[in-house]
Amino acid sequence: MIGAPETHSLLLAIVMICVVSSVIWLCMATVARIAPQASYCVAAANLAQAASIALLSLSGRAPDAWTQWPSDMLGVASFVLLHHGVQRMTRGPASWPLTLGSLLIVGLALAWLPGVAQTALALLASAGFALAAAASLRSRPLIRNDAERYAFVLWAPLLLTGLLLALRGLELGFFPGTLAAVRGLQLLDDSFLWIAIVVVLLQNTSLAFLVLLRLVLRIQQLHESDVLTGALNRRAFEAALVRAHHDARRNEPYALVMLDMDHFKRLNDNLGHAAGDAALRLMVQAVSPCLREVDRLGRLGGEEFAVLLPRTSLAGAALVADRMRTLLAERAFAWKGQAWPLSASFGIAEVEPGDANAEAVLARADAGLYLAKSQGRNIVQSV
Ligand SMILES: Nc1nc2c(ncn2[C@@H]2O[C@H](COP(=O)(O)OP(=O)(O)OP(=O)(O)O)[C@@H](O)[C@H]2O)c(=O)[nH]1
Repeated sequence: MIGAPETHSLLLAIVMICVVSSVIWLCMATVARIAPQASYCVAAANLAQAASIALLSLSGRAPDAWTQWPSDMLGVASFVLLHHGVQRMTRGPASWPLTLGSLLIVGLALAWLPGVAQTALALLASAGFALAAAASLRSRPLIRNDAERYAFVLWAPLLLTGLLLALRGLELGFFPGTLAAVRGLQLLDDSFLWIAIVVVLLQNTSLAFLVLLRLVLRIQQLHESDVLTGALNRRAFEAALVRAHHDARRNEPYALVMLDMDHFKRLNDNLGHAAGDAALRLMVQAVSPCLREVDRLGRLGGEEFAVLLPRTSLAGAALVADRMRTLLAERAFAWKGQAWPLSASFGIAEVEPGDANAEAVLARADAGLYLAKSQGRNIVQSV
């Protein structure tokens, strides 16, 4: 009961946790400038939650119009803000229609279920589930490749939050005995408040984890990529190659493509170094659409690049390389109004049973590239 001292303490604890969390997220946004837009959203979500709970605690002492309804609306607003925050964190496009649509659909679905109360609180609880579930699913794409195993740690708390809220909504809907209490103070029983504390803490820790993960992935990306072109740098490419060679022993073959821009020195000498840099960037852009998610493009140095194609044969590598060659040759490049034709030569190789290490495969692809250069350039060759 609201009158019980423990209930008051629990309510106060939830409000305090929300307010402190909000201040921390605001500091993240303003002082540390970490994911500012997302952090502002989560700060606002916490404030809305604090205000919602604070208003709910005034139930019975003021008219419903001043407490229950604003409280419900602030609760819904906090979930919308939370969902939007996760969207910003995962750099997904802000999809208000999706957010509001999920609110509406679940609310209506709940209203249609037999015996389910059409109360704002049931809507709030189910909307919370829809939004928390949607937020948890949206956060998954952030975790890719090596980080895949951490995905569960991230989205499970959000999903749990949603499930707890959904249970609350269903309980209210399917057990009409509790409905009399929906708009009354009995709603605030201590077990519900303890769950609310856990939920608020889970929400904030999982979102903090999401931000941390985003930072780590960004640092990792900076550490592994070539500043000019965005391809993998030599160290990261070689590491991926060593892993692929290791996997080849488990019957997972791979192929390599080496590519080198033709007459690049001439381009540099005629149009300048900045034009050369732009041409390198354009080459990476031009060939990237040929690659799958699992393929790795790396810059070995200068104008020389290599592509690692897991689970690919020599014939497959020849197809990919020829497509890259065609796409690059078709791309128009101009610098300060002067057009300049771009092309590249390609060497390909696949791993063979006798290859002691990845360098042996790389050396064969390099020999193919040398052959392509000596045979007139703008072609694909293997040895
Ligand atoms: N703009 C620019 N030029 C670079 C970069 N790294 C290397 N180079 C230049 O790339 C050129 C490489 O020239 P070469 O190795 O002679 O090759 P090429 O002129 O492309 O001749 P082929 O490969 O035989 O067709 C040199 O002029 C380097 O200065 C870079 O990051 N940016």
